[in-house]
Amino acid sequence: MFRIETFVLHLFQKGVEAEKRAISFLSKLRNELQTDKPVTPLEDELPDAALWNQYLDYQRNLSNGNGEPSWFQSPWLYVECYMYRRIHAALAQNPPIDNFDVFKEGKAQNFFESQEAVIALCTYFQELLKNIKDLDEKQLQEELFKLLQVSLWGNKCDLSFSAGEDSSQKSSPLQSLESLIPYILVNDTEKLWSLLVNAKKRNTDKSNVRFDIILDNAGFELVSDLVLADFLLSSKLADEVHFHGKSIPWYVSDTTKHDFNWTVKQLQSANHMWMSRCGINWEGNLKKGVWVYHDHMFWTLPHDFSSMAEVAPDLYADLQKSNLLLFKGDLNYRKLTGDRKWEYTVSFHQALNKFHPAPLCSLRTLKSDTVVGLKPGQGEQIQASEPEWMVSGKYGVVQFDAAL
Ligand SMILES: O=P(O)(O)OC[C@@]1(O)O[C@H](CO)[C@@H](O)[C@@H]1O
Ligand SMILES: [Mn+2]
Repeated sequence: MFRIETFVLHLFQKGVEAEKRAISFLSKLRNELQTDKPVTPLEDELPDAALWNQYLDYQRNLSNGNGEPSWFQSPWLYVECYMYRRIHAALAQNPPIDNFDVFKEGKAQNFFESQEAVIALCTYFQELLKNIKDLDEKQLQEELFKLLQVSLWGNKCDLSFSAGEDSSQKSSPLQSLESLIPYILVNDTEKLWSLLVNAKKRNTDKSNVRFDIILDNAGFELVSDLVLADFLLSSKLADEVHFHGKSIPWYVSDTTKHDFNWTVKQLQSANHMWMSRCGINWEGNLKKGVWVYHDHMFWTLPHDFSSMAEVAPDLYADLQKSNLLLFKGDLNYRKLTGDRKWEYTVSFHQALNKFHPAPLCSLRTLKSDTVVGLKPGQGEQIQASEPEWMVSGKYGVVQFDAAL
């Protein structure tokens, strides 16, 4: 006879066994990492495993007989991505916890702790929407610049950088913009504006103007990106916005489909008029198909973006349909520039190493030691007084590349 108690007990036991297996997998991973063991091929059957193993072979060839790729010897970008992929495997192979996101709680907490900043931003934005039709070009441009900066500085709220500690947005995101302008080392916002205005003029009765955001962190940063996306549609600078998130939990705070939908729902059901107005509009945009969410496994592979055309031609072809690609965050910047130790004055275009599906722009606060496109002496001057300038998250870039 079927008894619900027996069924629940069975499920509970299955869950406990799966947890034990996942914990033992994670302890093994920690031990390999701490003792600089060689990087091993992935043994799971997830769809990207073969690509990871090919990439390991590529790293082996690079090391040219100088030992196996290992945790302390191999490029940081590679082993860090590999670590997140192994954490994923620990859970994904163990039903019933195979869909569990170990970082979910931290992301939710970051969102709730940024509540006041979210309210301030949504309120500002809903006020702006009231008379957006009456704004002239100059005023629209000013508003775009503000929201781009909010989205840029929103990138400070990153949980892998703060090692899981609180990194929420506490102060009002709009008030401090003016005082932060000197910290934008490369500011190509004017170029973005020209591109958007010209795209709109050229496309008046032809195809849609499409804007893509390659998302980074959930929490306040995601809300700032959604507000920017809403502004682009509401101002008619764009007709559709495509978002690209991660298909597995990644770098602690990166946005997955679940985080994306959860965030829209949270705003919708918030006990604050302007927050919920935003959430309702955003849900409507998704339903109408003027906002589209995508994920692709390429974003959670270790490859530089310069190999996208070869490794993920379908994604590359999709990005080619865009009028402008906005890459959020530090990890995307590292992958755009191949995470090399470039001279600061090398051009962004050169560092992209032929990656150019469409005009693109990076909005990123500096949290790792790669930066290009600076003026001669600019980096050295900051370095002299602030040795931590490249990794503190205090500086940012709005860096654009249009050349084909
Ligand atoms: O891409 P994001 O969210 O802006 O930054 C992610 C990041 O903080 O994680 C790594 C540290 O773990 C850094 O290299 C990198 O800057
Ligand atoms: Mn991130």
